Amino acid sequence: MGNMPSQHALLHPHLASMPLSAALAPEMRAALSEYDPKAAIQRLAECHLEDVFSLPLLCPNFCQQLREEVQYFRQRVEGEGEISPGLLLSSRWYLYQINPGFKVLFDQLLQEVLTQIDHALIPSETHQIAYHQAYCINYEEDRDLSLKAHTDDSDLTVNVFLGIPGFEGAELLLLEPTPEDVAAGTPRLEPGVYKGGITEYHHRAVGTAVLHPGDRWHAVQPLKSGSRWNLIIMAMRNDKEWKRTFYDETSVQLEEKAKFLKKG
Ligand SMILES: O=C(O)CCC(=O)C(=O)O
Ligand SMILES: [Fe+2]
Repeated sequence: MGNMPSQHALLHPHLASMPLSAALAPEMRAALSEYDPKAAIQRLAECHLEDVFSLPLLCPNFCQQLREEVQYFRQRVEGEGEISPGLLLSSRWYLYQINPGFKVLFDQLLQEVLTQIDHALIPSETHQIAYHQAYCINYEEDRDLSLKAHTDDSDLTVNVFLGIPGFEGAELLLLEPTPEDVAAGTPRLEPGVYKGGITEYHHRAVGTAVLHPGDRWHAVQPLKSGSRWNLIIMAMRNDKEWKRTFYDETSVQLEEKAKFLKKG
């Protein structure tokens, strides 16, 4: 939120200013430098459902430092008794409150990399991804352990595993509810109640991203042990019909959105 301090000691002060190519997974860097990056991205991607893919996106070293930066921030704000607005929903930590420099790096990621991935994997989509928000989400003992079925306030969600390998449970469930399952709103996943499809995705390789449309129903199973951290990038398409607003948007971000709308 606007009243959160943005200037404070950082654990990895140079992380946000590293060149984008150094933050990318080596496999993604190689794919982008091929003669036909689109074909290379398609080869790299694994398809889980018709509109859900995974592929190596960020390098493990960058992911580890990003996670450490957020853990460091969490320790500080919790020590001071500040509560993130995201805690109302779950343990979410908005990256640009921690270091505005991440906005520059992730804008570049969106423009130079995610746009190409989007074109390669979702070729039927004509509206460019143009604008985003990013946070880290954590599941840990004595904190949030799961996430009930929901859709995201995004057009395209990019969900990157930041660690820590070895956790158990907290599988991402990609859902294909029947019309009956959603007749009363949020699908209930209890056996015997839910009739639709469930595809289980296990976050295993640090830096690997799952991409899904925001309106794909999904949920997270209860964590059994360990700690799981993910980076969530919620991207919007420039289709002049912005769905809902991200709830921690600042006036600066809203002005930026207005600029895109005028351009488009
Ligand atoms: O933790 C995950 O894998 C999914 C998180 C999620 O769905 C969300 O933050 O909206
Ligand atoms: Fe989600």
